[in-house]
Amino acid sequence: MTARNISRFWEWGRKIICVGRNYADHAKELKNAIPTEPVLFLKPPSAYVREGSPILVPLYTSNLHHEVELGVVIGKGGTAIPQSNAMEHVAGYALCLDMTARDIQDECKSKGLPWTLAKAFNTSCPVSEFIPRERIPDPGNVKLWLRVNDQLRQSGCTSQMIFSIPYLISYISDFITLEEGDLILTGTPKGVSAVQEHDELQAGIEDVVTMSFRVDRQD
Ligand SMILES: O=C(O)/C=C/C(=O)CC(=O)C(=O)O
Ligand SMILES: [Mg+2]
Repeated sequence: MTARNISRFWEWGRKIICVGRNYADHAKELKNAIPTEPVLFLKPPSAYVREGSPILVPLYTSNLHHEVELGVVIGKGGTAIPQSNAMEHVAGYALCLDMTARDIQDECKSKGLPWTLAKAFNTSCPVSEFIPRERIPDPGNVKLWLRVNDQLRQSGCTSQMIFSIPYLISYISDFITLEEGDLILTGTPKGVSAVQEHDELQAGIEDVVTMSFRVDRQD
């Protein structure tokens, strides 16, 4: 058996843990209260999609949104990880999109139902190449951007996050054991908006990585 390589973490079949409402400007644009503790939800590993393959619009949505986010790749698992050691558990990072069927999410919210179909469908988690931790010495201060058909829609900085990466790792690991190869999506800044079939999405972490995805309708 060949050894698994963390730089292909998306092939490992591990959890994707997402943090919501972690930027005040995004919480406000969706008319949500500023959270006092992290809001968590999950995506399955089948949500991953890589450059070269399209983001597929599920047949049941007419309002698919992009959310650009910094992803944290876990290199060492743990439970109840103290904040002071949290960064020792990070192998690296990835630029990620948390694709969201906003109309379905709104419907689920109004009925008090979980967001699974809004957030966890196939291709709902486009990811960049793996970024080793040394390439981002201060993950609490990186600039993220996203363009649709060359128009800037999102531009933010991880310094605006309400809950820091060490806090999130510690908080999550109190409830959900973190494993090597897990990915944490740390939330999106403001500017989320709808995408359509044939749109071209480009996103980046300033001075570190860029990625592009085409949007297609599901057959
Ligand atoms: O509560 C809502 O209306 C929407 C929440 C989200 O989609 C949260 C995120 O995924 C995020 O903030 O990144
Ligand atoms: Mg999100």
